Amino acid sequence: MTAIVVYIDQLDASGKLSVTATQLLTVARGAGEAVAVVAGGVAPELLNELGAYGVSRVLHSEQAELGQFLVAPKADLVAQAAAAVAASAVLVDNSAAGKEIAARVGVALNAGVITDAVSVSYDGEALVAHKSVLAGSYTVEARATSAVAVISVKAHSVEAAPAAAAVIPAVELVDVAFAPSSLAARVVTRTPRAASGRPELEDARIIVAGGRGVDGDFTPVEELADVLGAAVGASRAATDAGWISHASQVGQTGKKVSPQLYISVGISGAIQQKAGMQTSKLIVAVNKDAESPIFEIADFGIVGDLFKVLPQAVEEIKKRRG
Ligand SMILES: Cc1cc2nc3c(=O)[nH]c(=O)nc-3n(C[C@H](O)[C@H](O)[C@H](O)COP(=O)(O)OP(=O)(O)OC[C@H]3O[C@@H](n4cnc5c(N)ncnc54)[C@H](O)[C@@H]3O)c2cc1C
Repeated sequence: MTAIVVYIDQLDASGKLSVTATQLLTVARGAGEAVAVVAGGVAPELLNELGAYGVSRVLHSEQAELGQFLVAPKADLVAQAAAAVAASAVLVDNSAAGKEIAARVGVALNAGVITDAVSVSYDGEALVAHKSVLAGSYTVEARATSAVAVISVKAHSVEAAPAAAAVIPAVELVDVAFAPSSLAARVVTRTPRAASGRPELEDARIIVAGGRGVDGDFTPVEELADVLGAAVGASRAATDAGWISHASQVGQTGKKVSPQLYISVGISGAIQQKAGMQTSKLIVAVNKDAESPIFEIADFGIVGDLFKVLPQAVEEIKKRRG
């Protein structure tokens, strides 16, 4: 059975798998032998979780360089681990770091690299990546023609499902030979972002996003997000105005997300915004202009003033939850 490597970052030693990692492991297990490559330690809880998702081998390294430099040393680890298990595919998350790792691993292994996959299927021979391209106008299927495929996959590509029977993974320590160029840019200081208590945009099952229509006041958007346990996103008009951090921007030059539910609030639906959210499973739009282009892609639309609609939604959700 061919080995499918899934990269997992544990440098923060959280000891938990991210939602996206559980989804990637589910894909890997369906197409071959799931092998986890972990940057950092493998705590007993993590090993149990990996075993529950059917991972048979865990290759990891705790070498200090992995945390002291930018992304390149992690790519060295993934490339060398993938070569050691003769992997036919490497799966990484679709974050900026994940995509950089994908590119570097692709170069190291002479592998075809496919980024921004919305989902991944297995055709009996190889992994097939499904992508939304040209600002969401087309959906394409892509398959690497090289011996190894490297695919970065958006969150919610599949429903994460534990294996029918848990296994006890074999743990192997990798002694990574770092390329000199990988150690060229050292991290000198880290400032942790203040925790919002909300899920990360890329991991969230529900996103409530606000645009210029919020007119500087994200309170209604945040209140709706909090009753739904959702992440808060934004259009570029809102981030450029400084109403919310650029890390919240969704779109062509922001994050590309595919949540189960995307609630678009006071956003017109420009092509560059759609490029980042059009693959959401269900889109609900709130906009006071019935002619707004966002309604062309919305599954449900509410024509109205967000400052009236959102508080009513929050009140109703709270009432129904008792
Ligand atoms: C190269 C390039 C890259 C870009 N990348 C991105 C990107 O990554 N992400 C992105 O989002 N944009 C991006 N843009 C910008 C994009 O073209 C749009 O300008 C932007 O998305 C508009 O944001 P908006 O919909 O919030 O604002 P607007 O287009 O001004 O729309 C505001 C909407 O709010 C509605 N509204 C106003 N008041 C209310 C109210 N009280 N209640 C309900 N609705 C209300 C209005 O009817 C309107 O539809 C990019 C542009 C370029 C050129």
